[in-house]
Amino acid sequence: MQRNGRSLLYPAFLTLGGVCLASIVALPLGVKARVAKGKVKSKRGMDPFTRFWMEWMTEYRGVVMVMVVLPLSFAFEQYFEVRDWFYRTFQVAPRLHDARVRHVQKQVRRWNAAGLRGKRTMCTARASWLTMSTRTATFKEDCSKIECCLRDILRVDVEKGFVRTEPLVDMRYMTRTLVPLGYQLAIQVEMESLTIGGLCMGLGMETNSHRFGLLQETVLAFEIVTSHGELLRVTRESNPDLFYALPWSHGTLGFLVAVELKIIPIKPYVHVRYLPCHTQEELCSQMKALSEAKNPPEFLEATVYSKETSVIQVGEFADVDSPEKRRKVNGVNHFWKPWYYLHVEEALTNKGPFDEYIPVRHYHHRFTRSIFWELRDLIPFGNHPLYRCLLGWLGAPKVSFIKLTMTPQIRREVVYKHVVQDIIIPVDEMAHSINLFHEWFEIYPLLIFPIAIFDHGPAHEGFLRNPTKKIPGKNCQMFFDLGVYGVPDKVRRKEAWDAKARIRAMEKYTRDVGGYQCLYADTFMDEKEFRLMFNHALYDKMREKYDCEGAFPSIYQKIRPEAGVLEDEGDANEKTAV
Ligand SMILES: NC(=O)C1=CN([C@@H]2O[C@H](COP(=O)(O)OP(=O)(O)OC[C@H]3O[C@@H](n4cnc5c(N)ncnc54)[C@H](OP(=O)(O)O)[C@@H]3O)[C@@H](O)[C@H]2O)C=CC1
Ligand SMILES: C=C(/C=C/[C@@H](C)[C@H]1CC[C@H]2C3=CC=C4C[C@@H](O)CC[C@]4(C)[C@H]3CC[C@]12C)C(C)C
Repeated sequence: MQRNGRSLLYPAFLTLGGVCLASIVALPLGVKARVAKGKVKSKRGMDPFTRFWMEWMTEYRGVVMVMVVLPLSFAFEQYFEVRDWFYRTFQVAPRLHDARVRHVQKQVRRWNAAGLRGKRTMCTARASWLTMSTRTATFKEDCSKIECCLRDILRVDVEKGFVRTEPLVDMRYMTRTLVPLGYQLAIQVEMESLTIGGLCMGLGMETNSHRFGLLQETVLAFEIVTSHGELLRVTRESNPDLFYALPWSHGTLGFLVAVELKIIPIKPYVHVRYLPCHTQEELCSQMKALSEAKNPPEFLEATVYSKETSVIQVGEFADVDSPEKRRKVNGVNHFWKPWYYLHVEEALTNKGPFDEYIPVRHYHHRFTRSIFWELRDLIPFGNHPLYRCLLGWLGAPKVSFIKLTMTPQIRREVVYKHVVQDIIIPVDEMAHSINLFHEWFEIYPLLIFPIAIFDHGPAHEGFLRNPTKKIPGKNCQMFFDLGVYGVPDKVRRKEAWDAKARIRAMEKYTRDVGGYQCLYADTFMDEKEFRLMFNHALYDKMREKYDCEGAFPSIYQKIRPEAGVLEDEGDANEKTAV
């Protein structure tokens, strides 16, 4: 395994792994000893052992991150590298697929036979901590959990330009399989742990969405198991109503067991040009012009470093066929390299605009090592050259393990002292929204990339409404994703900051401009507001037609504010003190 030059460091890993494992075992023993000595008193319900452990995990988050989360993430990734290689090389999955689907059908039929319709709804058995949502999915506790153990690629058809895949395949497995063949998903999403099922049943977007739209536009067929256990193949032609209702439905119309997605040919590198902008006007006019152009670039995004300054990144597929180009090759994901968003920021210094050739798989997963810019708060020394050289080879902590080791207090801090949100709004709102985000959050960088929202005609208007201001000569309107991740400056300065008021203001603004909140994030909307933001007409029709009421929760029931966490800050603080 030669990935990012890690192979040489395996002996070092084994030593460090041993030390970490010993610590993981020793720490709880230490806690036990403390409890035995009577140093930790029991308070309201939580036993002293758990309480101390929770407090420790909260207090020493950085240590937990490096000693526990990192080794676990590394081990997990190595296991799946081997497992996926085996299944890919020996073509095991296609032979197992039908049996896996029958297993899903059998569970659903058993649920029907047990008379649970209307009494206990169904959801996937995927544990909440494994998912890429910031939520804790407490609704799952009251559901019958259906195991959908389908995690392989079934067929890559380069002639017809599609891949047929099971839903638990993640983006890492996808690029591992397709890139060596000279292909990628038309919308190849960045984060390695995102799954095809989550992206198809939720939303998927990337820095070429100004060309292809959201991932849902690149789906050729869904294969789903209905609430009665029936297997359906759903295409634009065979069943357009259900086809257009499935994206964003979050598994509330059926279980996805396979999907066919469009793939596109690629070149080995992405030639990226970094264009610094020193005014907002520069950024907004260039992003609009580039994204709406007749021949737009392959990839387009911007990283905003302050109210006025940003760097636009324009990418095109390329070959590296000259010494001059070879000198400009940059494998941005090598563990010794600085975090990508800091590298991009260099365009704002004296260095000025620059360009380079990034190997295509490095480009696709360019934000993995720093989890966009979230890692600066989780491992503040993570970009230090010494850390990168000594421990960088362990890779990034996986969001799943960050969630697994999150105590209730940290979860509340993530909601009330931290922001993770993405909204999709019309491109003309770019300057206004940056100013509003500055007023509400004051968190930088911000992430921006354009997204074409397509018109599917009045009969097939899905969860996103058909656009009203189409680009002349095109069947779409240009929107953009605005992402904000991190700790607001006011919180850093220890000033009062009202999370709920700010997020609710953001949600209202998004509704008012005809935009959408990304539903992986926490929302404070009530059901009425949610139904105003998203078009439920086709979805409601399909819920009725496929007998989903009483069989699956509604989307809102899955994404609504969690009881016990997303309530008033006063209550939350009260709870924190318990
Ligand atoms: N660039 C991007 O596009 C990004 C997207 N995201 C978000 O992350 C989410 C994906 O995260 P991920 O952890 O992969 O997915 P999740 O496991 O969080 O799944 C998301 C939703 O899809 C449903 N779902 C998943 N698989 C199936 C299936 N086989 N059958 C029926 N329903 C299914 C889940 O249902 P259930 O609740 O029953 O488990 C859940 O409601 C996306 O929805 C997207 O919004 C996040 C970051 C970046
Ligand atoms: C939508 C995009 C990217 C989003 C990511 C930056 C976020 C998606 C899921 C987020 C997280 C989930 C859970 C977490 C646990 C917390 O304890 C800390 C925060 C976090 C790691 C959080 C961080 C941001 C995400 C990874 C782009 C591609 C449009």
